[in-house]
Amino acid sequence: MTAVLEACGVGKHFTKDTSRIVALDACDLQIEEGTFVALLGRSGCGKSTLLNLFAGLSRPSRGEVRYRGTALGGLCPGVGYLTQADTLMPWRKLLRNIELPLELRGVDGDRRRRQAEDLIEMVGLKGYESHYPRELSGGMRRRASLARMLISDPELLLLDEPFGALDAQLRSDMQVELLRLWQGSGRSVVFVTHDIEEALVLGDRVVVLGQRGQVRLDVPVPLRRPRDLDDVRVDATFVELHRRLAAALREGSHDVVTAT
Ligand SMILES: Nc1ncnc2c1ncn2[C@@H]1O[C@H](COP(=O)(O)OP(=O)(O)OP(=O)(O)O)[C@@H](O)[C@H]1O
Repeated sequence: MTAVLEACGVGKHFTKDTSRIVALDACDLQIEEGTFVALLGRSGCGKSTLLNLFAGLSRPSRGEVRYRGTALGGLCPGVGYLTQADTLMPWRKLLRNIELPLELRGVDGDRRRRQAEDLIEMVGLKGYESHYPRELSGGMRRRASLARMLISDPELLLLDEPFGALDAQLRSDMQVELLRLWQGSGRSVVFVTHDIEEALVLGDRVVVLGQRGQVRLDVPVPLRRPRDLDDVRVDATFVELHRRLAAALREGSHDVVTAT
């Protein structure tokens, strides 16, 4: 299978005052075209740093990120990136925030409004079109950001804990919607989560990163779709994978982190 994105021996360090922080060290990871890869890892292990590199928002200090086999020199083409930070424009109402990417491309008003309204409905925000971001809850803003990202119809989705702030029911609804958008679309998804069950419900593959982005475990998820959490929770394969992923996460937290 063709890799749409690859981290090849990627290192990334930051300088803060006089210290050097190593966020990633010799990270190797391939994202195959059309697959849904769930990325798990303890806080601070470098997941967001890796997504920033995949998106082309920052450059590796060592190694390279490849897009379709070629070193990425700028922004990654066709990418939709949902960062952890809230990037909605505070002065634009919800509908106008979601329309923005199409407005920037010069899409006519009626067409972009129709698409924005469909996505607003999809993320469960119908009725809030004229609210400003400050008038929405954290979870609603997150869903609005997801809708704004999807309106560009990206071929590659980088999602950094997109559903972390949602209640259990909404989270499950959004997971179903995301899978509906993804399945059969040919899109590739890299989905960062702290939740093992979420990773197993969504992923074709689950990757556990240890400290500094070292891959600790990389396993395919051979569970048939659709996967209803209540049903798969008792599946022996799910239970065994859950156990292995939890162990890899625990192991990852024991890695020694030292600045070099
Ligand atoms: N711009 C920066 N300047 C300095 N250090 C940074 C910067 N960005 C990230 N780091 C450091 O790099 C390491 C990895 O951070 P990163 O945000 O990638 O972790 P993460 O796995 O996404 O964490 P979380 O799950 O908590 O979001 C951390 O030690 C963090 O403090």
